[in-house]
Amino acid sequence: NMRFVYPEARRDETVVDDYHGTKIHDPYRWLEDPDSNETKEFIEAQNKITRPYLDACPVKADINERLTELWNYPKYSCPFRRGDRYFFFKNTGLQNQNVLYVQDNLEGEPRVFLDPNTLSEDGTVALSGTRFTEDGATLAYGLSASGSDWITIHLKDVATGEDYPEVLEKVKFASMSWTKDNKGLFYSRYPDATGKADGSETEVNRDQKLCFHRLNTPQSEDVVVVEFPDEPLWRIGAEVSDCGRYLVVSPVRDCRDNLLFFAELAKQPDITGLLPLTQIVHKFEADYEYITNEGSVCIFRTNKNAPNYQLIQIDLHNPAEENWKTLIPEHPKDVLDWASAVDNDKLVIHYVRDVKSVLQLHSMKTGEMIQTFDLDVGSIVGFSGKKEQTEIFYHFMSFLTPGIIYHVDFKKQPYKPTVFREVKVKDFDASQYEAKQVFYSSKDGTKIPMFIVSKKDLPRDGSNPALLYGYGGFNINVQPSFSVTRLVFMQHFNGVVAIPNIRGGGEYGERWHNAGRLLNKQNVFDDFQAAAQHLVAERYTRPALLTAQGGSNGGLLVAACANQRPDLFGAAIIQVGVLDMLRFQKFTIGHAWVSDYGSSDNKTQFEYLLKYSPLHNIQPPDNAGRAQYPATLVLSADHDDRVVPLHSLKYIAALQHAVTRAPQERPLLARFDTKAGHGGGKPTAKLIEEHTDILCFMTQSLGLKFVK
Ligand SMILES: O=C(NCC(=O)N1CCC[C@H]1C(=O)O)OCc1ccccc1
Repeated sequence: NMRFVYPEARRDETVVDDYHGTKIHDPYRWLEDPDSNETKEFIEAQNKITRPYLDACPVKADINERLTELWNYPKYSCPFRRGDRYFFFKNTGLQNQNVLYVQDNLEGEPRVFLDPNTLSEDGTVALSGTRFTEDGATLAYGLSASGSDWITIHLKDVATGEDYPEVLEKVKFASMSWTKDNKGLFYSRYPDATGKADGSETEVNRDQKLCFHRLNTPQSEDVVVVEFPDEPLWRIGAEVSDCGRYLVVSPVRDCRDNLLFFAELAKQPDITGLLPLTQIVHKFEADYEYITNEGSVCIFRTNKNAPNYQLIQIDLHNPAEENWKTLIPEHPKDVLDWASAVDNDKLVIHYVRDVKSVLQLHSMKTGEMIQTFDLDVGSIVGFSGKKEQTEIFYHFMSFLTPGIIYHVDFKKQPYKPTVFREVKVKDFDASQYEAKQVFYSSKDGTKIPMFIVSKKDLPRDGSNPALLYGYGGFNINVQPSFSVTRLVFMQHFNGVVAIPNIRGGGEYGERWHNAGRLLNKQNVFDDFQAAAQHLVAERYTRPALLTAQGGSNGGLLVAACANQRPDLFGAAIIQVGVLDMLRFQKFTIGHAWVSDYGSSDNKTQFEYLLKYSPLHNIQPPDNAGRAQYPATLVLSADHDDRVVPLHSLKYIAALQHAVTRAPQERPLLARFDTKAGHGGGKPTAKLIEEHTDILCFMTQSLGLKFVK
């Protein structure tokens, strides 16, 4: 007997695609049109059954109150020096958007410099990207509305706070970089669109160009300086070198590997057209990231011949690969995650060692390590410093540490970090909790690290609810971080939070990423399922109390695992998931994801994708032993132009259809937000609403008890 009467979604059986000879039906193709009345009615019908279910949660007010109380702590970024001023971001606690402050020195009285909260009533306009000129006199800043990837670039006179008249439009995935004379800005933009381009459209992003903007002129006078007209899907990254003489251009076609070109700006006093480029990397086979340069010798971070990444030197006057030199060779185990020049002749290097942060100081000249900056177990989540500056700040966080900002002044020997700012969360006593790292075996025997965080001394009798969070792709590292929502789950539900560092991520370098992508993608799902089995075997929890949670590529992970092993999970939270693996490349920036997923345009990859695509592998529970689905909550929003909401719409329609007349007791619901997107820039009010709903869904569907 079904407790839910799900909305009937029309099935158009006439839509059949032929993939290399295989016919695939796509009955909910009509849900790919975000503007049709039928789609809007479908969304309304879904929210109409989801909202009452969530609001019926008897402890919704308690959850919302506790989330709000715990969330309400001051959050700061590292201070960063631009020109002769310091800037930092601060949120007093519940402000929808962080505020940019300025001060004349570190002890000076901070003043509000840019408050995005004044730009919209509901906090849905967010700051997205800031770049100060070398002299700190001008700020280029991006604004994004309703969570879209589209930004408009604005230019502000720092001394007066006044904006220049021009606004740069049609910008997305833009690198912004000023010339050292503080007069010109390189930025990447897309051509003027025919239809709407507010983030609710699904059109493919193509034909990005690198443009040059002269301050205080209209955008119409901007000049295209780099384009690859034969490669419409490439995105063009660009960075003016620290010395100002070079523009380093790095085109990328998907989500890994880039080419390298450079232009000599000194020879282009007046930029009026395409820049003459010298190509130094000719093949897409590795990542190359500009760090700094000394004269014509540039330092790059690369995984070329170094899956754990290394620093190399390329002399732009002699750029052939046989002349490249290794400055810091790859470490056999630790991943070189980022590097930053400081104090003219030093490099700060961040390593990831068994998913934990290591911070070191190296000589820029020899690469030799000078010293380590001691850290607790946790993550560096922020950093500020520049080559010509003599100080750095870095921001440390962990599961039980909300935030500590350290300062190192290189004018004093020995170089010793001091605590610049430590953040406390009201009535949060870290000593009541424990965070540990375990290693468990996946299906193929691979050892997978997993963080497990909970109250101390919880019974190990399978009686605790658990939250299993994963991502598993795109070379992304899931390092420890502080989360109020997880704290509420641990404190008031005796919840166990488990975060496995499954393959596809970058925690162990490119090998780990490669082991979880393309035709190895099933390893990611196996790792996640093995994590669930480990939690059950070690009696942290039991399947009926286990929630799987993931977003975007992590939403794919959860949906694929719910299809493959519905018996392992009591609930599944699928946020802005990639769920139609045969069509993802057809919308906005989806084509960039082929480096992890492959594409249904390729026969071998199509056959592999078809095996795990969430939309194409839904099987109803039956009375012959196939378990019912976990209670499922799918979440998306109308301005998600990273992972367009059609993935979630088609998936929930197919899932609800599949269980008609099947023994599915647990709810299969969807929550579609408005004036919201993929997640970036989401206002605090919407975040707290969403997290309240997620915890309510878990409480309702798993029958959890809220303990005060
Ligand atoms: O598409 C991605 N990244 C991958 C991404 O967002 N993915 C990959 C899969 C779904 C989704 C996610 O997991 O968030 O980034 C586009 C981009 C942003 C900035 C600069 C250049 C290009």
